[in-house]
Amino acid sequence: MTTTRPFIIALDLDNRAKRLELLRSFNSESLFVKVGMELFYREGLQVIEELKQSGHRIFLDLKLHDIPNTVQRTMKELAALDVDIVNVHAAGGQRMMEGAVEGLEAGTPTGRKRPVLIAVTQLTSTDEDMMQKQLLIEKPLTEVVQSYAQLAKKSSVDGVVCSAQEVPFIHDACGETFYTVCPGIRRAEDEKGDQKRVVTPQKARELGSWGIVVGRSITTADDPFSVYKTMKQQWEGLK
Ligand SMILES: O=C(O)c1cc(=O)[nH]c(=O)n1[C@@H]1O[C@H](COP(=O)(O)O)[C@@H](O)[C@H]1O
Repeated sequence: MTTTRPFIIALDLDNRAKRLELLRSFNSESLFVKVGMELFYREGLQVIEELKQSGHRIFLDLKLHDIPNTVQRTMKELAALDVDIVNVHAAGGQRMMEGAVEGLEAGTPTGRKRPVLIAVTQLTSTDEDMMQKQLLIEKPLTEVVQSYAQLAKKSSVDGVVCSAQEVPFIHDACGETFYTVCPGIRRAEDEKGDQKRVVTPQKARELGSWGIVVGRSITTADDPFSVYKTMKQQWEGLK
């Protein structure tokens, strides 16, 4: 992937008109956007085509988590869409992640680079208490995230989705070139909502995150473009 340290905007909006209005407010700037389940299930393949034609790069966030055969075959289909990043849940295990890589490689048309594949470790809406009491995982959260990252690397996956809080531990275990894409990004004054492991753009950069994902801080703002510009400058260390 040619993009260095992307700032990814999650297009989580509940109708097409709002999505178009948001994108219009960015004044034709070329963006890196995330198409999540809400948008993809509403607008389908057409939205991928539209966003590509407008020159945006795309993280297609469908978080595949199924038996290895199904994930492999589905990734083969997604590889044909010409998106930049796709993802799976690391909890699907090594064979499922290997299958995802194989499917992507098989489905990428000749002459095109295959999409980057990243694996979700523990959702940023999870904290250690929830992990222990609800998911019955007894180990410290950082250790679990680090171990999922190692499994993803062993499965030839390109990187992980994690909180920026865990990035140094992932670099220790998997090296600095292993991609870390970090949601749960908020400015100090923002509402956390359902996010538990929250980090500011500046801190995410200091911790060495490769990319960040920002949704509601921008999508619910009165002036989304101005919030985007400020947060992007903070992420780039300019503010
Ligand atoms: O895979 C993701 O993108 C993801 C993983 C994760 O652990 N946490 C997480 O918040 N996300 C996504 O990142 C976005 C964060 O949105 P906000 O909390 O509104 O900034 C949402 O679209 C989530 O689906």
